[in-house]
This record gives sequence, structure tokens and C-alpha cells, in this order.
Amino acid sequence: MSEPTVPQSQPPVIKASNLDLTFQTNDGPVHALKGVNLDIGKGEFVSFIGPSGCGKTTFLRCIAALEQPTGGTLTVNGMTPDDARKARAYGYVFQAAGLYPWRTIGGNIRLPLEIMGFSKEEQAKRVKKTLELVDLAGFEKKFPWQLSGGMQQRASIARALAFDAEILLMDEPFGALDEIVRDHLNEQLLALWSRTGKTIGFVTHSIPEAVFLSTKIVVMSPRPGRITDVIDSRLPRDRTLDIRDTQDFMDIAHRVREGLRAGHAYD
Ligand SMILES: Nc1ncnc2c1ncn2[C@@H]1O[C@H](COP(=O)(O)OP(=O)(O)OP(=O)(O)O)[C@@H](O)[C@H]1O
Repeated sequence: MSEPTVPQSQPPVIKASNLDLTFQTNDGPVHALKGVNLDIGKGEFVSFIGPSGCGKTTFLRCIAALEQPTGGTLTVNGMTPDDARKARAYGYVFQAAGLYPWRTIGGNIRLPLEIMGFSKEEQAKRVKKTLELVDLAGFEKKFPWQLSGGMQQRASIARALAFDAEILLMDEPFGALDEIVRDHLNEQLLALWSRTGKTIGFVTHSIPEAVFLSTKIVVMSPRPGRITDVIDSRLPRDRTLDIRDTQDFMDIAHRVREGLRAGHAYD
């Protein structure tokens, strides 16, 4: 079994130092992120967990250059998030699959490739490869409504993978799915991560999902949005759902739960 730790010699892929983001609203300032420090190494699977409003989405959006921090520094591959975006450093998977209903599954995956100006031949190659990666080979010509919710979410992951970015940012991608489907997708996502070696940032509200998927779990708390615990998981990288019955799994889940409770007591 491989070890979950990342070699120390590699510089972090994502580095946040004393990061702040305050939104100015009509009701006064909202401190969405306050003093956030975090290093994410290459090939790590990092989950962000915490109650609504603790800044999970905001942090992911800062990495993706969709929000501008008001203090501190944030680098992605040693660059500003904006430069990293231009260098196509990451793919982003949103809460809802967000597929265009008038385009086929292949057409949806192809869309960002068309916009980026890939050749027709390269587009076809990448659509085929990413559909295989998410176990949807043969569904290219179907329309989104012909697929189940879980399959649509997988298609949306394929779209984020299509330009082969090293970093995958996923904002609660399986939140709306039932538990059995979610379990299955969690296993598939782990297999995909292990095949591709990508660095993944994953937002979730589910403790078992965070513990099952991650090499690192970041526990956050609201008002102001901040990190209250960072847990480096000692679970082996190769895992199946059975690992949820082990003592190690339950110990980590317990620590996450305690972290969430401590954050609530702060209110
Ligand atoms: N564009 C915005 N303008 C003003 N306030 C915002 C904006 N975006 C987010 N916020 C506020 O910042 C805080 C953090 O929001 P964020 O969406 O990051 O939380 P979250 O942890 O992802 O929550 P959830 O689990 O509900 O998705 C919240 O109080 C939210 O209302």
C-alpha cells in the first residue's frame, strides 16, 4: 500500500498565506475568509468541510480566480490565480452538473475545447478519453436528460477533465445525489484520482465522504470564515468503501466531528 504523505521536496501546488476576503454588503462587511493558511501538495486530495457560510466555496473560487482576496497571498503553481487560470491550471466542477440540455454529452464536453481552439481531431480524442475516464464510454451521443443524475455529474466531471488540467476543483459535486449513488461515485473518483495523479480540492458537507476521499481534511468554521483544523489522513491511498469500518477511519471522522463542534461553540 502506498503512503498518503506527499514528498516534502515538491513546492506546494496551492499556497495560501494569511488569506482574507471581506465582502462589503449593505448589511456591513462579511468576513468570508480570515487568516487562512494552507499548503496543498501535488497529487493531494483535499476536502473542505464546515457549516454553511464558512467560506468553502469562496476559498475554491479564490483559487480559480473567480474571487479577489482582500488580504494575504495565494499562489497556484507558483503563479497568481489569474495567471494560473490563463495557463489552464485547473478544471472546475460545480454543485449542479450544469450541462446544456440542447447539446449531447459529447457536445457538452467539447464546448470548452471549442472555445479554447483545439482542433476537431484533438477535440474528438479528448472527448473519447475523458468519457472513458468517468466510465461513460458509449454515451457521447446521448442528451443530458437521457442520463441519471449521477451520470450527468460524471459527464460534468469529464468536461472539467477535458483540457487535462493538473488541478481539479470540485464544489460539492455529489451533494444532490442519494447515498448509494454517491458511494459509487466516490469510489470512481478515487480510482480516477489514482489513475491521473491530479491534485483535487473538494467541498463537502459529509464527514464520511471527506474522510473516505481525502489525504487531507480541512475543517472550517464561519463568522469569520476560517480554518479550525487540518487533518493529514493516515489512511492508505488505495481504499475501498470497507475502510469505513476500520478504527482509523472512525478516529479521523471523530476528529472532524469534534472540529466542527468546536467551530459551532465559537458562535
Ligand atoms: N458575492 C458575495 N457577496 C457578499 N457575500 C458573499 C458573497 N459570496 C459569499 N458571501 C458570503 O460569504 C460567506 C461565505 O460564503 P461561502 O459560499 O463561501 O460559504 P460556504 O461554506 O461555501 O457555504 P455553503 O456550504 O452554504 O455553500 C457567507 O456568509 C456568504 O453569505
